[in-house]
Amino acid sequence: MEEAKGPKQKISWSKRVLIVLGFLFILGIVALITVAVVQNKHLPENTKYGIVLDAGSSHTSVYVYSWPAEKENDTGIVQQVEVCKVDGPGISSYSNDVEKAGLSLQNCMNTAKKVIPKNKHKDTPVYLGATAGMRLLSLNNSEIAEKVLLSVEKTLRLYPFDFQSCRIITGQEEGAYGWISINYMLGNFNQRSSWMLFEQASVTTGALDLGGASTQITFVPKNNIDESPDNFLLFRLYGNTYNVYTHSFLCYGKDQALRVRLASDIKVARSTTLQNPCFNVGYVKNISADDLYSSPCTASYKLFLGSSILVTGSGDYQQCQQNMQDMFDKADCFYSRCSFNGIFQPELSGEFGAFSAFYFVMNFLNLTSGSDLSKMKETMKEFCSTPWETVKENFPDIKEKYLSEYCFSGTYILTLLELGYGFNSENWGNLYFFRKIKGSDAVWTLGYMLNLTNMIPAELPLSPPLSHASYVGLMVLFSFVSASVVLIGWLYFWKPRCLQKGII
Ligand SMILES: Nc1ccn([C@@H]2O[C@H](COP(=O)(O)OP(=O)(O)OP(=O)(O)O)[C@@H](O)[C@H]2O)c(=O)n1
Ligand SMILES: [Ca+2]
Repeated sequence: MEEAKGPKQKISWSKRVLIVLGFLFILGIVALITVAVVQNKHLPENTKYGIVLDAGSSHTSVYVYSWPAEKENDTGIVQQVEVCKVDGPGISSYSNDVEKAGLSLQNCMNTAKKVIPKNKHKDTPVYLGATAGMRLLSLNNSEIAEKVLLSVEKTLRLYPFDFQSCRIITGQEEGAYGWISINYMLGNFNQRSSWMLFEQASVTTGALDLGGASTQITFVPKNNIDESPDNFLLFRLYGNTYNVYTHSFLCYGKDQALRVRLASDIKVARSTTLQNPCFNVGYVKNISADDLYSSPCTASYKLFLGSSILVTGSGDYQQCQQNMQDMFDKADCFYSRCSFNGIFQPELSGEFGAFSAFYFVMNFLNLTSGSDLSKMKETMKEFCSTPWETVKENFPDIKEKYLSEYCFSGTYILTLLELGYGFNSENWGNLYFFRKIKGSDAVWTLGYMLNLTNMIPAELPLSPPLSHASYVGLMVLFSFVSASVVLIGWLYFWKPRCLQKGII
């Protein structure tokens, strides 16, 4: 039996168009999402590299930095990927055999060659900055200093990198680049400067660097000061203006300070045997007078040339500190305030990061965190009065050269900070001793490279570009929102109207 057929239902032309359009729309959305998801591949990051050699008075370190090329002007993106400590002394110690200064760098430069991918070698800039050891050599004999620099330049040019420069940096540069380095690493330049109409520089951390031959203090003072313009540098970084105070004290690094101390004591004692309260009891050391007076820091004390001087420790921290006070002349100051030796210094302000030898010594004394001034004094008293034999037994793994000098060094740091710069029990808590920040060493080299490669813009970029992932995410989200709006519109607005008019 044949089933009775009803009248054939005719689909109106407008309904057909709407179905086709709806189908195409859904297809379009699916295609968009597919493309967005499938294409969400990370572009291979274009990494750049840079090498800076810190040719210090006591040793040279080679730092390798890297950063993604696309984010060159962001803050905090340059990372230290390698540090190589050069064997042997600083380059200034090769004045009698200048060729060896260059040769000494080879091992670490080979390490840099291994760390940096081969295809990046020729685009990797190399800078060498020499600090106080070379400043002193240059004062003693500028021709030899020049020869040492030529020797290291010759070696650096043998490598496949992009050699840029090799020079002695000034004490001001050393201070300022140290300050830029630590504030960059701490992310202090990230903060926006302007709040409504008032422009306010973001808060920065002061920098205290103690080397073997010089020491630097750098910070942004509370008020604008028009005294001693030579001590100020004006920086415009990421849209902020910083009026930075900096001073470098040549001969106040801890090795030269010890030489000055000994030379001065010998002059008073007028003897080739010296009892020194800054060494532990039982410690005995022979030093050559010629070597002691070879530095411009001690040249004016010359005595007993050709002889050997016998130093024995008496381990008395208070006596040691008393003796050192004459290295910090607080009497003559022609400014409203001074640190010492007639050098202007504004009132200390904000937090300070103390690194390099400040850290080495304070770390040994277990005083890097949560310590106060009175605890430091107690620790020094106890450590200095410990007999040398006991010190050696207690710290068998520490190099004798370092170990023997910690009583002097700790006392010197205490005196420099308290008597020299004016830290006291109230603001001691603002002092932080550190070696590294977020994996990179606290050292002036990073700031030096950032400056020479123009990586710190004066103004903040107007709008930071979206990352690839955010771009794709936003596209998908936008597609969903558009699709939902059209669907809701169709269901609640057009469809009832069409039904009403009999279009569908
Ligand atoms: N573990 C360590 C390493 C180094 N030192 C001492 O720290 C001083 C060197 O500090 P550094 O910052 O490396 O000085 P340089 O950069 O070589 O000197 P400058 O900056 O003055 O040129 C030296 O007295 C060295 O004996 C230390 O006491 N303990
Ligand atoms: Ca240094």
